[in-house]
Amino acid sequence: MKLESLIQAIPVKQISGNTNKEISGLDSDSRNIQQDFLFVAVKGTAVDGHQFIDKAIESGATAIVCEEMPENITPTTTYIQVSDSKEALGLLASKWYANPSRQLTLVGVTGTNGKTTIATLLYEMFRLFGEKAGLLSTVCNYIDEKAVPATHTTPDPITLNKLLREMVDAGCRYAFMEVSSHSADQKRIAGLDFDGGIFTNLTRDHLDYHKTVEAYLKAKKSFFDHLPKNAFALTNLDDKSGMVMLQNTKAAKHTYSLKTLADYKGRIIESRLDGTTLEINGREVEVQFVGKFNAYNLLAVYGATCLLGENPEKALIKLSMLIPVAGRFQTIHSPEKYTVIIDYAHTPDALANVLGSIREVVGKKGRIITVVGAGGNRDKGKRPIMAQEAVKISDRVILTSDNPRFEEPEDILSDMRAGLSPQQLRQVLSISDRREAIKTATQFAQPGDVILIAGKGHEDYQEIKGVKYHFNDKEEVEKIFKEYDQSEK
Ligand SMILES: CC(=O)N[C@H]1[C@@H](OP(=O)(O)OP(=O)(O)OC[C@H]2O[C@@H](n3ccc(=O)[nH]c3=O)[C@H](O)[C@@H]2O)O[C@H](CO)[C@@H](O)[C@@H]1O[C@H](C)C(=O)N[C@@H](C)C(=O)N[C@H](CCC(=O)O)C(=O)O
Ligand SMILES: Nc1ncnc2c1ncn2[C@@H]1O[C@H](COP(=O)(O)OP(=O)(O)OP(=O)(O)O)[C@@H](O)[C@H]1O
Ligand SMILES: N[C@H](CCC[C@H](N)C(=O)O)C(=O)O
Ligand SMILES: [Mg+2]
Repeated sequence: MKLESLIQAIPVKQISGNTNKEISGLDSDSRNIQQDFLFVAVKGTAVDGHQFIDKAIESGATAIVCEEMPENITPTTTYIQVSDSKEALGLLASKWYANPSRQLTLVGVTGTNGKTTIATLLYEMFRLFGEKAGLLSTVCNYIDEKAVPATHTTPDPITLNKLLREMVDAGCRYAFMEVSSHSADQKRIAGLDFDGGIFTNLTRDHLDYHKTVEAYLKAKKSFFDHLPKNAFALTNLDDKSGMVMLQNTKAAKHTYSLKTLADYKGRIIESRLDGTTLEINGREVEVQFVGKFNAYNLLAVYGATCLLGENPEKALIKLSMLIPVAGRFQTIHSPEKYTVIIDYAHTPDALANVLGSIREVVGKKGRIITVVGAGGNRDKGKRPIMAQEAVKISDRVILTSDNPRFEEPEDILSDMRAGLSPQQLRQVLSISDRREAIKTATQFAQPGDVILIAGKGHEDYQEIKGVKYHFNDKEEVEKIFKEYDQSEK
């Protein structure tokens, strides 16, 4: 593509050099630059990309987009100065891939918890309607049926637009994506043409990155602030940040709630370990999901499906056909008649919700044994609160390792234990080896009990000192059940 055509997508402050040249690709990482590439210098969280301008030119870059003009200018290179190169990167990536988001009905989901669940269920829902769709999520990306491994919840703008382009080329009409707070803050979504936005909830998370809850809220809100007039903005009326999100949006405002009058009003009629009977806008529906938080997720899915023009009656029928997403309240029944639930709850709020939902169903008939840890090199403040939430509702808690990353597992465990009183500590075991911790929980369990294994959900690795070792909670449980089966024979 011609450079002069490419940069029509961005607000330019100043240009030095010739724009009548052919560009063969673009990247914001100097290590990926090839001959005739455009390099976008971005100020990151660890380093300033402006440092790598010379390196990019050495690797073949013939054009540079930057916020500050370098002191030494190479005569054959074109420099384009902008006020915000993160935003420019998003806009350029969209233009490079011929604005695929404009050819798709694109819906973004943001909030602390529930993004993967809602985005995945919307993808499944529209496939049940016979549509071709794409999905960008924490667990996996999909181009129609083709799985593309995910590295981020929301990919960088180049990967993102490339995937959207592949969706268009594969004949997809719809795309559903998670919008993480990091991606909104880093403007990875700049330039995307959204047709709808969904807000789930806001509780503490990622404070290691955003520093304050206000900054975290602002990042999420910026997604709605940028939605166009013809899009819908669907929010959770029962979350205290629900209406704040929509304060400055131009999009059409819609609401869902389990508590008050809303466009999509739900009520839980009965909760069981194998599903829930729900009432939505006066109609009853059986769903294969457990817990109040999933009732919220399903209301959002139903609401968005209707807002995208599908028939409400048919949407309700399809809602009852949907099944849980990998590692999100996934239940496995043991040969010894207890239940194991694998869930990705890795925040205090998610843990409280999951445990609350389990207690609602189990009552006093069974005990709850919780296996949980907290990730290393991430928000430390959540550790003691997570331990507290686990102990509050469980009968027994086994604290264990999650992804320790570069921290010592024992240090993380002691941060968690610091949230507990001496009396609470009596119902808690600390077993840093996650495999051992899971095994111990199964040894405690009696018929009717529920074991919750929280924090890693679908993850198939444990990250220790920079190395990802294969590890999957569900596989570990299945191995134990198999051993039990064999010892019975
Ligand atoms: C903290 C964070 O979010 N970092 C993201 C960010 O990188 P950064 O700002 O740290 O980049 P940097 O290392 O400071 O470098 C600045 C610039 O210099 C460039 N550079 C750097 C080195 C070099 O030799 N040459 C060069 O050109 C880099 O390519 C970059 O453009 O921008 C990169 C490109 O988009 C992301 O890949 C990277 O994600 C890192 C790997 C990450 O782990 N992010 C996590 C925290 C994240 O984004 N998580 C959310 C989900 C959270 C959730 O809700 O659960 C997600 O959306 O996945
Ligand atoms: N609507 C909800 N409200 C509160 N908790 C929820 C909700 N939906 C899911 N959860 C809990 O949060 C966990 C993560 O759910 P999910 O993966 O859908 O969220 P996410 O927003 O994509 O998370 P991440 O930011 O880590 O990608 C689930 O395993 C469950 O415990
Ligand atoms: N996207 C989340 C995932 C955390 C999952 C947990 N298993 C951990 O490793 O901390 C984060 O980056 O905080
Ligand atoms: Mg997610």
